Amino acid sequence: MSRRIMTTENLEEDVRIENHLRPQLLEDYIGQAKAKEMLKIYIEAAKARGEALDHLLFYGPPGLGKTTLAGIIANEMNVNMKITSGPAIEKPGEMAAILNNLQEGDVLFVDEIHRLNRQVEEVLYPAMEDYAIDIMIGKGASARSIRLDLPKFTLVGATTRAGMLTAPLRDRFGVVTRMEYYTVEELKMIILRSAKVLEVGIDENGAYAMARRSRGTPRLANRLLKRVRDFAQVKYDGYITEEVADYALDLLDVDKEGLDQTDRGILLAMIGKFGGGPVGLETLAASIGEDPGTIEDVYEPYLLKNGFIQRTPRGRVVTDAAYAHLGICKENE
Ligand SMILES: Nc1ncnc2c1ncn2[C@@H]1O[C@H](COP(=O)(O)OP(=O)(O)OP(=O)(O)O)[C@@H](O)[C@H]1O
Ligand SMILES: [Mg+2]
Repeated sequence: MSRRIMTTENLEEDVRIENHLRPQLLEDYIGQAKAKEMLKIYIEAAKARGEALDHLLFYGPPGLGKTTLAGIIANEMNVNMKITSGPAIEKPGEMAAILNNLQEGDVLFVDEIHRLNRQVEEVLYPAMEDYAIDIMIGKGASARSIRLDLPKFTLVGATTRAGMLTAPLRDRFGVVTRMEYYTVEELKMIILRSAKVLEVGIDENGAYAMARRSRGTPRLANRLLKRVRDFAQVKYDGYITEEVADYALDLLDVDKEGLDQTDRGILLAMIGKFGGGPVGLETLAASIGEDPGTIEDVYEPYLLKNGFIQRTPRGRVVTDAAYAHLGICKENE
């Protein structure tokens, strides 16, 4: 049980089950009310005009349902979805080939789009704007570029770091949508829905107990459900109640606020080694042997959102709420 369970990373175990749990229709997609409302209108309008949907960018922390939403869009538009990712495409020619193979109206989903390299990204500019790519033929003095028309398609980009997108790329998206963390109520609905799909018995309180500890993230909610299901099967009669959920999650070291050992380790280091802060990201990372980028992308957003840490110009500080949650008395300055 050494592997971290509260990571929003897509673990191998998720991949198998996630496809199975993904809602297929916009109306089955829970939460993200604003994004859903907008998309519904755009989809209807594009369908009525018989056109491809405008290019869309989803940004926000991992596991909030970007890939799922892209799939739903393709499904609602009755088109196919091709999936690729920023780091997977190394050469402009590879991107050109992918684009060239699309059918009219298709959705091209590019995950981690901020990680496309510059030359590959440049292929996207005319593709997104004019549905065309420019291809160089020949070498040296006789080289010339020819323009190749593409079918009208929809690029759906996903990124955890909208700030790392270049302006020319960002500007070519017609719609930019921020994915929000889910409320406990929404997560509860997601858990109940997933339990139904997986044919796991569960009551409302059991779902609520897990929802509270899911860090606003459906991926984690589904993962906790799977883990708790195992406990329920082995230790109880397979049915998930609040008692079963609490018992399992305590054993898994996921606390009532959804924090796990690593999160608590970060807070404890900030308190124990830096007097609660302010402490710089690099210094903090070095002190607990973590990568600064990982802290910033993976751990910090949830700690910030829940008000356990704050960012100040001089660095991160631990809040009173964190002291209270950890049951530590704050020393007077
Ligand atoms: N709104 C939702 N309703 C129901 N289930 C959801 C919803 N959003 C996400 N899920 C479930 O959560 C899991 C993770 O979603 P998804 O893979 O789409 O996240 P993501 O934002 O693309 O994450 P990443 O950034 O890591 O790729 C999936 O199993 C999906 O079924
Ligand atoms: Mg994804």
